[in-house]
Amino acid sequence: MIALTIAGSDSGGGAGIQADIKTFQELGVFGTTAMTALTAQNTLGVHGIFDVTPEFLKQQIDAVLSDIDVRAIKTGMLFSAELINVVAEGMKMQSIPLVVDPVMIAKGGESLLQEAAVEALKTKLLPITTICTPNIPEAEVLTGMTINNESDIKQAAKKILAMGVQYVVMKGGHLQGEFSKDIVYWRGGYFTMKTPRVETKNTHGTGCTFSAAITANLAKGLSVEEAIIEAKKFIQLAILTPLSIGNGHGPTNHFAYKKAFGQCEVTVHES
Ligand SMILES: Nc1ncnc2c1ncn2[C@@H]1O[C@H](COP(=O)(O)OP(=O)(O)O)[C@@H](O)[C@H]1O
Ligand SMILES: Cc1ncc(COP(=O)(O)O)c(N)n1
Repeated sequence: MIALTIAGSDSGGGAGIQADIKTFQELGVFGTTAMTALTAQNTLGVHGIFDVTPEFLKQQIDAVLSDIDVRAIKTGMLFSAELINVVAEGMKMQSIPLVVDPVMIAKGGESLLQEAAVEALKTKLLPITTICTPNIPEAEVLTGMTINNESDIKQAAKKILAMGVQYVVMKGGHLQGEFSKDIVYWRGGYFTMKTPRVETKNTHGTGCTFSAAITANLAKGLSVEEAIIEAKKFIQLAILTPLSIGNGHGPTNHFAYKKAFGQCEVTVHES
């Protein structure tokens, strides 16, 4: 079972490629990587970005896919339109399930995607995406809408599906309320997943970890629905038992899922 992550490096270890590989490993999946950018980053913020050339990103993707039997792919920080074009071209050549976490802004507020790259994301990558996992601010940028309530979330999801995505997971981490609720839409319906919201400042890399868990579960052969629900358990347990690292938004705990296996309930409502 092998997965590929195409994303940026987080020197602080809580998000990006590092979060992805830790998550793959915990779920028993062998991780391969294609790095889009290095970030000088810690729990307090992003201090610098050094992106790779489009040619070198292509070389990494080609090297992995020409030799290794990858069963699922995810993208994280893609940074520029040029890098997105390379990823989209590379993905067109194969039919491996693709999870796109449309990373735009780090928790500290720094931009991880150039403004000019949003159009490439929408027109080149989303049409070939199996599962897209926007948080609310990302869904607002993708759709040009303001999202305030569940009816807005549904409308935004429809717009994102119309861009060619097969499933969209609208993540509710940025909303308020007793539960952290994510809603999964596809053309035929939707289901909601609820877990108790955890009061914590340690949410660095939650989106990366969640989408990496979905990808690992797909690589293991789970159905799309099972892959997403199991990933919700993984991220809930990781948020519930944070690691005390750094002085800012600390990382989640990737070790928690295996230790507490079977101890997390996700309430699922099908529609
Ligand atoms: N405080 C929290 N308590 C429980 N779950 C959370 C919390 N914050 C985020 N999540 C969950 O973590 C996952 C990632 O969501 P989110 O934090 O919105 O993504 P991002 O890192 O892209 O901003 C989602 O499943 C969301 O519901
Ligand atoms: C390299 C990299 N990729 C992604 C994120 C987003 O993670 P978060 O939204 O939790 O800050 C990040 N901070 N750094």
